[in-house]
Amino acid sequence: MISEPAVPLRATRLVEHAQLPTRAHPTDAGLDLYAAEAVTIAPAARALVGTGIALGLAPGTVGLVHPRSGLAARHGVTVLNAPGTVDAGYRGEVKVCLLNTDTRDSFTVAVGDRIAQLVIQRVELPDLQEVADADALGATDRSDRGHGSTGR
Ligand SMILES: O=c1ccn([C@H]2C[C@H](O)[C@@H](COP(=O)(O)OP(=O)(O)OP(=O)(O)O)O2)c(=O)[nH]1
Ligand SMILES: [Mg+2]
Repeated sequence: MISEPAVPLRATRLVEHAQLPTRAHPTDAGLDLYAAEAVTIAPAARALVGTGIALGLAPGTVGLVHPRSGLAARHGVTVLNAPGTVDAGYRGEVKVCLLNTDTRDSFTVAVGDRIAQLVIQRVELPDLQEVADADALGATDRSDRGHGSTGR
Protein backbone atom coordinates (compact mmCIF):
# COMPACT_ATOMS: atom_id res chain seq x y z
CA MET A 1 0.00 0.00 0.00
CA ILE A 2 1.30 3.49 -0.83
CA SER A 3 0.65 5.73 2.16
CA GLU A 4 2.95 8.70 1.51
CA PRO A 5 1.41 11.58 -0.45
CA ALA A 6 2.94 12.14 -3.90
CA VAL A 7 5.61 14.86 -4.02
CA PRO A 8 5.03 17.40 -6.81
CA LEU A 9 7.55 17.64 -9.66
CA ARG A 10 7.49 20.84 -11.70
CA ALA A 11 7.87 20.38 -15.44
CA THR A 12 7.30 22.64 -18.41
CA ARG A 13 6.97 22.13 -22.14
CA LEU A 14 9.53 24.22 -24.05
CA VAL A 15 7.76 23.53 -27.34
CA GLU A 16 4.05 23.04 -27.81
CA HIS A 17 4.33 19.55 -29.26
CA ALA A 18 6.41 18.25 -26.35
CA GLN A 19 4.84 15.68 -24.06
CA LEU A 20 5.33 15.70 -20.33
CA PRO A 21 6.82 12.53 -18.85
CA THR A 22 4.25 9.94 -17.87
CA ARG A 23 4.13 6.98 -15.52
CA ALA A 24 2.60 4.01 -17.35
CA HIS A 25 1.42 2.50 -14.06
CA PRO A 26 0.95 4.35 -10.76
CA THR A 27 3.82 2.59 -8.96
CA ASP A 28 6.31 2.52 -11.84
CA ALA A 29 9.69 3.92 -10.83
CA GLY A 30 10.28 5.48 -14.23
CA LEU A 31 8.46 8.31 -15.98
CA ASP A 32 8.61 7.74 -19.72
CA LEU A 33 10.37 10.50 -21.65
CA TYR A 34 9.03 11.43 -25.08
CA ALA A 35 11.01 12.57 -28.11
CA ALA A 36 10.23 16.10 -29.29
CA GLU A 37 12.21 15.66 -32.49
CA ALA A 38 12.49 13.05 -35.20
CA VAL A 39 15.84 11.45 -35.89
CA THR A 40 17.22 8.39 -37.61
CA ILE A 41 20.20 6.80 -35.90
CA ALA A 42 22.50 4.83 -38.19
CA PRO A 43 23.85 1.45 -37.06
CA ALA A 44 26.41 1.87 -34.24
CA ALA A 45 25.74 5.63 -34.15
CA ARG A 46 24.37 7.88 -31.44
CA ALA A 47 22.09 10.91 -31.32
CA LEU A 48 21.20 13.51 -28.71
CA VAL A 49 17.42 13.61 -28.80
CA GLY A 50 15.48 16.50 -27.27
CA THR A 51 12.44 15.84 -25.11
CA GLY A 52 11.21 19.45 -25.33
CA ILE A 53 10.73 19.59 -21.57
CA ALA A 54 12.51 21.20 -18.63
CA LEU A 55 12.26 20.21 -14.99
CA GLY A 56 12.25 21.93 -11.62
CA LEU A 57 13.68 19.14 -9.52
CA ALA A 58 13.78 19.77 -5.78
CA PRO A 59 17.24 20.29 -4.22
CA GLY A 60 18.45 16.97 -2.83
CA THR A 61 16.95 14.99 -5.68
CA VAL A 62 18.29 13.89 -9.07
CA GLY A 63 16.65 12.77 -12.29
CA LEU A 64 18.26 9.67 -13.73
CA VAL A 65 17.75 8.99 -17.45
CA HIS A 66 17.53 5.23 -17.80
CA PRO A 67 17.16 3.14 -20.95
CA ARG A 68 13.86 1.44 -21.74
CA SER A 69 14.25 -2.32 -21.69
CA GLY A 70 11.88 -2.82 -24.62
CA LEU A 71 13.99 -0.63 -26.92
CA ALA A 72 17.12 -2.41 -25.75
CA ALA A 73 15.76 -5.92 -26.21
CA ARG A 74 13.90 -5.32 -29.48
CA HIS A 75 16.19 -2.84 -31.23
CA GLY A 76 19.50 -2.73 -29.37
CA VAL A 77 18.86 0.92 -28.52
CA THR A 78 20.12 2.17 -25.17
CA VAL A 79 21.12 5.37 -23.39
CA LEU A 80 24.84 5.85 -23.97
CA ASN A 81 25.57 7.63 -20.68
CA ALA A 82 23.13 5.51 -18.68
CA PRO A 83 21.95 6.57 -16.31
CA GLY A 84 22.11 10.18 -17.44
CA THR A 85 22.23 12.67 -14.59
CA VAL A 86 19.76 15.56 -14.57
CA ASP A 87 20.95 17.85 -11.79
CA ALA A 88 18.35 19.42 -9.54
CA GLY A 89 19.48 22.89 -10.58
CA TYR A 90 19.31 22.22 -14.34
CA ARG A 91 16.59 24.21 -16.06
CA GLY A 92 17.48 23.48 -19.69
CA GLU A 93 15.94 20.95 -22.02
CA VAL A 94 16.21 17.35 -20.90
CA LYS A 95 17.97 15.45 -23.69
CA VAL A 96 18.55 11.75 -24.20
CA CYS A 97 21.78 10.44 -25.71
CA LEU A 98 20.56 7.36 -27.55
CA LEU A 99 22.99 4.74 -28.86
CA ASN A 100 21.95 2.33 -31.57
CA THR A 101 24.06 -0.74 -30.84
CA ASP A 102 22.58 -2.64 -33.77
CA THR A 103 25.26 -3.05 -36.44
CA ARG A 104 22.85 -3.65 -39.35
CA ASP A 105 19.62 -1.68 -38.81
CA SER A 106 19.21 2.02 -38.35
CA PHE A 107 16.68 3.14 -35.73
CA THR A 108 14.12 5.84 -36.37
CA VAL A 109 12.71 7.99 -33.58
CA ALA A 110 9.45 9.81 -34.32
CA VAL A 111 8.12 12.80 -32.42
CA GLY A 112 6.12 11.42 -29.51
CA ASP A 113 8.02 8.15 -29.19
CA ARG A 114 8.96 7.09 -25.68
CA ILE A 115 12.74 6.96 -25.76
CA ALA A 116 13.91 6.63 -22.14
CA GLN A 117 12.64 6.79 -18.60
CA LEU A 118 13.31 9.26 -15.84
CA VAL A 119 13.80 7.93 -12.31
CA ILE A 120 13.79 10.55 -9.54
CA GLN A 121 15.90 9.75 -6.49
CA ARG A 122 17.06 11.47 -3.34
CA VAL A 123 20.79 12.12 -3.22
CA GLU A 124 23.28 12.95 -0.49
CA LEU A 125 25.17 16.21 -0.91
CA PRO A 126 28.04 15.65 1.53
CA ASP A 127 30.88 18.05 2.25
CA LEU A 128 34.07 16.35 1.02
CA GLN A 129 36.71 16.18 3.74
CA GLU A 130 40.29 15.18 2.97
CA VAL A 131 41.94 12.90 5.55
CA ALA A 132 45.62 12.14 6.01
CA ASP A 133 45.75 8.59 4.63
CA ALA A 134 43.72 5.45 3.83
CA ASP A 135 43.78 4.34 7.49
CA ALA A 136 41.81 7.46 8.38
CA LEU A 137 39.00 6.54 5.97
CA GLY A 138 37.43 4.15 8.52
CA ALA A 139 38.27 0.46 9.03
CA THR A 140 36.13 -2.13 7.21
CA ASP A 141 36.05 -5.90 6.80
CA ARG A 142 36.63 -5.59 3.04
CA SER A 143 39.45 -3.09 3.43
CA ASP A 144 41.17 -2.53 0.05
CA ARG A 145 40.14 -5.82 -1.58
CA GLY A 146 38.11 -5.29 -4.76
CA HIS A 147 37.87 -5.93 -8.47
CA GLY A 148 36.81 -9.57 -8.20
CA SER A 149 38.62 -10.35 -4.95
CA THR A 150 35.72 -12.44 -3.62
CA GLY A 151 35.68 -14.62 -6.75
CA ARG A 152 39.02 -16.24 -5.98
O1 LIG B 1 21.06 12.33 -19.98
C1 LIG B 1 21.22 13.51 -19.67
C2 LIG B 1 22.30 13.94 -18.88
C3 LIG B 1 22.43 15.28 -18.60
N1 LIG B 1 21.51 16.18 -19.05
C4 LIG B 1 21.62 17.60 -18.69
C5 LIG B 1 21.15 17.82 -17.25
C6 LIG B 1 22.42 17.85 -16.48
O2 LIG B 1 22.27 18.58 -15.28
C7 LIG B 1 23.38 18.50 -17.47
C8 LIG B 1 24.80 18.15 -17.27
O3 LIG B 1 24.95 16.75 -17.29
P1 LIG B 1 26.31 16.06 -16.85
O4 LIG B 1 26.80 16.64 -15.57
O5 LIG B 1 26.10 14.59 -16.92
O6 LIG B 1 27.24 16.43 -18.08
P2 LIG B 1 28.67 17.12 -18.11
O7 LIG B 1 29.33 16.63 -19.32
O8 LIG B 1 29.37 16.93 -16.78
O9 LIG B 1 28.27 18.64 -18.36
P3 LIG B 1 28.34 19.87 -17.34
O10 LIG B 1 29.75 20.37 -17.45
O11 LIG B 1 27.33 20.85 -17.89
O12 LIG B 1 27.99 19.39 -15.97
O13 LIG B 1 22.95 18.02 -18.76
C9 LIG B 1 20.42 15.76 -19.81
O14 LIG B 1 19.59 16.55 -20.23
N2 LIG B 1 20.33 14.43 -20.10
MG1 LIG C 1 28.58 17.63 -14.91
